[in-house]
Amino acid sequence: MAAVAPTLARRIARPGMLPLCSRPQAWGRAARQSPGLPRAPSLLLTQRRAFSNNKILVELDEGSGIATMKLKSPPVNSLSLDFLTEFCISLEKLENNRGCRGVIFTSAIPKIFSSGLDITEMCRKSTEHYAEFWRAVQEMWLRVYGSNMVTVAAINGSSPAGGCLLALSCDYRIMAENPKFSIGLNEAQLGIVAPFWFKDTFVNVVGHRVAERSLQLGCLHSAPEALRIGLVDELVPEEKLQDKAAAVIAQWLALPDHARQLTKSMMRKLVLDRLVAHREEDIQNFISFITKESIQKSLHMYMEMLKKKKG
Ligand SMILES: CC/C=C\C/C=C\C/C=C\CCC/C=C/C(=O)SCCNC(=O)CCNC(=O)[C@H](O)C(C)(C)COP(=O)(O)OP(=O)(O)OC[C@H]1O[C@@H](n2cnc3c(N)ncnc32)[C@H](O)[C@@H]1OP(=O)(O)O
Repeated sequence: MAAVAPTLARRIARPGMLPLCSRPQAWGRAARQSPGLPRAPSLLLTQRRAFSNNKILVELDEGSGIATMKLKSPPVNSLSLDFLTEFCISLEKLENNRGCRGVIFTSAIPKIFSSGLDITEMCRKSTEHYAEFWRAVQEMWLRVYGSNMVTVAAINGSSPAGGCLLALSCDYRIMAENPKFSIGLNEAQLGIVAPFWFKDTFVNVVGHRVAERSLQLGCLHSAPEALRIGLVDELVPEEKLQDKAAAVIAQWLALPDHARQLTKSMMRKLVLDRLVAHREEDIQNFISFITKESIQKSLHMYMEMLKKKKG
């Protein structure tokens, strides 16, 4: 994997090299068994394939066609450039594997799903770095939101900002029912602004009014509140999270792939197309925004606040 990563990193860094249309066609992902038919238990027990890179552990159950992508980038699963690159490589592998029909995203770090974009990637870096970083953030969203597979976020910890975006981009969200865990697009609290495609994804999940209020206030919602506003679909005890996620995917996979995939594509196309059409402009917007001295000061103060809270 280490040898592959730099090449793919370069590909991801160039626009249009990994176009969404390079994925198998919606109807091309082979259903490995007829919907609803019971599977032989021996198959369920035996066919597991694991691959991993530094920050993402992937396990594919070839019997059920369900993969689990475990985020493992201590201390807080922040979405750094390296992390995003590895994430996209792993997801691309699964997307290109016709035997994989569903993915669960979860965390291997206790109490944290993902702390969002790595703030240090947005502080005092070169324009070239900002462009590469932002393209990787876009790529993650395009790939998850546009995935042909059934995607479920098993949110086993707090999930602010970019972490929330990852969960919002899935087909279904299940959160551990721990009132200490929070989730939301809290960018406003950092003095920054969630870009239009973060906002659009949020609106598509919770509706305009809830999204507007939550975004303006930079809310981090507790798990019960997230359920109430529709930001997550259900809460379960943490120990049941993975089983529940697999059960949900199995239920979604019981439908014919092509019908589900075309419906998903129809629901998401406008929002996806908007970023694809304005990708370079969006990168330039990000650069002009993030290089403002006032924004750099806000981010610096926020990082200091995190450190003080710790001390
Ligand atoms: C007109 C304009 C229009 C459009 C604008 C154009 C473009 C848009 C521009 C910008 C958009 C940017 C979008 C940004 C999205 C984001 O995701 S920003 C990140 C937001 N994340 C957060 O706010 C989370 C911050 N972290 C926490 O709240 C906590 O750390 C935690 C709840 C996740 C975990 O708490 P603890 O377990 O108590 O751990 P610590 O707080 O002690 O943290 C450990 C360690 O990790 C460092 N850290 C935490 N989060 C991050 C992070 N996101 N990035 C980098 N580093 C992080 C923290 O500082 C600690 O470090 P050390 O002190 O140990 O060195």
